[in-house]
Amino acid sequence: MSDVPAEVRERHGALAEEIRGHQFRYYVLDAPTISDGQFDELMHRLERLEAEYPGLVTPDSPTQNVGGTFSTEFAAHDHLERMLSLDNVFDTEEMLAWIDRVEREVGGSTQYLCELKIDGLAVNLLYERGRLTRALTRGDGRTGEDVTLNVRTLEQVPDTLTGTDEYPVPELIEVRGEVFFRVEDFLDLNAKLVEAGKSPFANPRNTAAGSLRQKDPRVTRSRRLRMICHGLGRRDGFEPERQSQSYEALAAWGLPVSAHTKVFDTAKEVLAHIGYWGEHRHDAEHEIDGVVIKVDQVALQRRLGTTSRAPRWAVAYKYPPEEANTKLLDIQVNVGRTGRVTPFAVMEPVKVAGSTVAMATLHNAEEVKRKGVLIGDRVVIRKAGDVIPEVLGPVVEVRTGEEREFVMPTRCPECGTPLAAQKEGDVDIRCPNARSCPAQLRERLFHLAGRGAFDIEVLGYEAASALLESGVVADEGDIFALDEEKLRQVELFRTKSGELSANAGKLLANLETAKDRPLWKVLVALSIRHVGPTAAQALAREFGSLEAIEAADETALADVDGVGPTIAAAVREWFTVDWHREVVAKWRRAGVRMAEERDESIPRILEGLSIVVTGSLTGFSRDEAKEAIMARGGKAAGSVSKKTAFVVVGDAPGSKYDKAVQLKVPVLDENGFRVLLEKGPEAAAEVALPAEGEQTGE
Ligand SMILES: NC(=O)c1ccc[n+]([C@@H]2O[C@H](COP(=O)([O-])OP(=O)(O)OC[C@H]3O[C@@H](n4cnc5c(N)ncnc54)[C@H](O)[C@@H]3O)[C@@H](O)[C@H]2O)c1
Ligand SMILES: [Zn+2]
Repeated sequence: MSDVPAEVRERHGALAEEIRGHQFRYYVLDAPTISDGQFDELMHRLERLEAEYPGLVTPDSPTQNVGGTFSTEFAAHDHLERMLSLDNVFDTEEMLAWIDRVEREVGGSTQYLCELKIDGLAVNLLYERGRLTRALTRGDGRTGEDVTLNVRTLEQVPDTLTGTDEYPVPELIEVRGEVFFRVEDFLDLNAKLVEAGKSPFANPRNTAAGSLRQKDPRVTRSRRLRMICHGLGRRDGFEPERQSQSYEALAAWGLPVSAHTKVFDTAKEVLAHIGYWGEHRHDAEHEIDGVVIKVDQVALQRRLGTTSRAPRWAVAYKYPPEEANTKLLDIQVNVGRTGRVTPFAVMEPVKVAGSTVAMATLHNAEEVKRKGVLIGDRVVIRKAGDVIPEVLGPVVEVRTGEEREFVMPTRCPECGTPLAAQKEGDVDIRCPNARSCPAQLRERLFHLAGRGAFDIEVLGYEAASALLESGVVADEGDIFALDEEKLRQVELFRTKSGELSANAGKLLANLETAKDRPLWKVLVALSIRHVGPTAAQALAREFGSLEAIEAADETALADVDGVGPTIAAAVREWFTVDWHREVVAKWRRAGVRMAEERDESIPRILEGLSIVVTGSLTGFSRDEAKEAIMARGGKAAGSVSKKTAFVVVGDAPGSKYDKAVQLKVPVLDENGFRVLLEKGPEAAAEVALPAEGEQTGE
């Protein structure tokens, strides 16, 4: 002990104190000020120090104790059997080392029970003769806080256990589990708290702890707390051979257990399971921060025993944290392709889930309010897998009073036009200057150059901005009128010596090819609200030309399979705007093809007929059937009406078949459909199936 330098001893003491402070804020106040990742980092530093100077390891070091403590707000009670924490591993190597050690100690292989590690707070339920008599938080592992009244309000926790023949209710049992809050319930609750003028929580785990540890159980009752059991303490009158078996018993008694628990024989399977859940972290109803691996056989658990803070028969494989704390520097707004104005968070860059995050969308002004974040706050952000990062909530405890509320601008930051909601009651507000707002135009140009539209490689954000700034393009209508002379006026497309750059040539070549894209891509390029590739393809297939689409009325548009009333209304509305029609006219003049190529060799024997296909055919895919109809001048409609000429019925037809029978529309099977395609409607009428009503009418 004496060989620890005073300076190191002091550093160790300060670090341990800092850790205890964070533990107090986390376990007692339910209001941590740093992220779990940052806390774990402090803990690691302490462990490294103690590894270097074993003299620093004393029984009261945070490395030797179960993290929590208990507050005087609640009555204190001892657990009948200690509640422990878990040791952690962070990678495959450490995992395999743990398995090796276990197998060495038990002298052979064993079975591994793998469970999800639920990110909540631990509670201990005492059932005596089947009645819930006490519920405690983990506290320091020996003594917990009495939260019995609060736990009784949880819907999933039974007051009385039910027994079965196989699993009669034991004399006494301590059941351990995790209380948690689902993410969506957390977001809902925060919005309500903010609305009521109260402080929001920083993340779901704090919310669970804060909601359970309430002086007034009525508050707990109003919160959507959930629980999953994951262990036993003292038990009298129940001796499971395996931990997995004890979960069967818990379920039989009416307690909530996880649906994701699995037992494996080999390290390989355990690793595969860990890998699987690493990829599917968000498939469970709760947040998970890892997988817990336990030796399943209770006799072996006994043999392995425990340390002062954790069992030696279980370990937690921790995934990288998905939450981090950082400073919210500002909230700015972005103007999108359709003019929608979206506030977004600008943050001090922070590493989370493998990438650096500095921005996150806040969707709309309402959402900023619901989250209760102020500019200047420390905030908790979450980056779940491939999902875009999200601001969860503010760390209210560290506010200085310097923070300020975000005010949604009333004018477009790019063009100064007063912003407005499109319809009354819309939460989104928009810049109404659709035609020439630089932000919207830039986005539209970028969009029309995309793969799903004209596919103009050279036209990225940089080129779009350059074309707009130089004024050679006033709106997207001008894009196909670009030529060498115009591009020479754009700095980006000039070489240092004033020549046209290679990219300029490429852009012009790109534009030339783009004039010949299929009709649906032209439709996508127009940036009509709601018209994505699927709707565009349906419209193109049905109408064959932009002219026909423009001429079609709303009902005809809505009737197309894959279109519907919302898209139909958006298309009609789009064509009522003068400058929109002007864009189409300019493109047409520039030689953009705005019609499907037609196969003239097929006779148009179905001209004017509306035909509905329902169920699956063996010789045609759905699209092939539609194309065959349209190639002959017919209309492939989505719904059956009196105007429908034929309904073609394949396997497993839906309600459209019933409708046809009801409206007495002739029904064709697949053979009848072939007759229709080859010989026309008269021949088909002769092979139409007898309607059911007629058969029984005789
Ligand atoms: N941000 C902060 O200021 C701060 C402060 C203290 C602790 N913490 C965080 O708390 C954690 C460390 O604390 P800890 O000792 O409570 O525990 P832990 O999270 O490392 O693991 C032990 C706990 O896991 C829980 N658990 C969840 N699912 C389980 C399952 N299927 N089987 C068994 N147990 C399961 C149990 O309640 C158990 O007590 C770390 O993540 C740490 O970052 C953060
Ligand atoms: Zn604008």
